[in-house]
Amino acid sequence: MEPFGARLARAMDERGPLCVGVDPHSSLLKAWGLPDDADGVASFCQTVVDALADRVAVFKPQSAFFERFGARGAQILESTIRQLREAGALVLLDAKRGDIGSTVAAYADAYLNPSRPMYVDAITASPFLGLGSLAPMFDMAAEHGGGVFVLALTSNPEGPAVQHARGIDGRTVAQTIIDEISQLNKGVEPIGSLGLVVGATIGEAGHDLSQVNGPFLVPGLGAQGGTADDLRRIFAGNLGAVLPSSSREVLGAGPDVQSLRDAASRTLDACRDALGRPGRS
Ligand SMILES: O=c1ccn([C@@H]2O[C@H](COP(=O)(O)O)[C@@H](O)[C@H]2O)c(=O)[nH]1
Repeated sequence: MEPFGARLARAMDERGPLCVGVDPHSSLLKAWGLPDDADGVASFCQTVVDALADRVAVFKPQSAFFERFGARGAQILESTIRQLREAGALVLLDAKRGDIGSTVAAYADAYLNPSRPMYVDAITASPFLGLGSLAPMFDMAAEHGGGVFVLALTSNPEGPAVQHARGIDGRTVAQTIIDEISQLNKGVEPIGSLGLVVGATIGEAGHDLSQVNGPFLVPGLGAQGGTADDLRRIFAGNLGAVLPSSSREVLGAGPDVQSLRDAASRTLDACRDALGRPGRS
């Protein structure tokens, strides 16, 4: 399969630079008039698919909200992933997997092997057992055209205590991860398939993102306080590689299909403006 980086670049050209999170929070289920159970999650996801699957570039189901309902949740996640992909969207599963290498190999097989039921285009991964432990994911992604987004500077306020800590060479933990991913993406065109998660809420983090040559997944917009202006400021010089992600801000407009479409369009327009990527006329 064509590498994920190339597929993502095309999807963002064709549908615009936006990832919509599929996060069936219990509060959203309630607001949508749905029960806080597996049937509610199934109905929620079907509405997201019906409203947005044919127009948004990337969807990011949050695994936690499906895991709450055990086997039924897994079934709903599987079916949602399939429907989103059939509608031409890319699916990035937010599961933040990470472990010792031999276990990471099983996660890679579960999510990045096209013959598995939970196959997705890309996953999020945690590097905090050492970036090298994620090598089986990177290998599987390279073999099957998948993507891996590695946590670097997360959007939550607790992140900096770990990510800004400095090692013996003086670099922060985050900068070490950024530099290692930059090495792995070096020379790949149009863009590498190994991405980084960098929140829109990180403020002035003082990290060098200039050599990454891979996509940035940017959560934290809207509900967590990040703005389109933050995108412009944090990613100056790398705007073409930015994939902003929004969950509650878009989903809060549901369950009306047209309202969901309008909310996604508004968010996309703000991202296009901030990133200097006008839409096709
Ligand atoms: O640093 C991170 C990494 C992942 N997330 C996830 O993104 C969404 C954000 O949801 P919003 O409703 O748009 O705030 C959620 O699934 C998080 O688990 C993140 O927020 N920050």
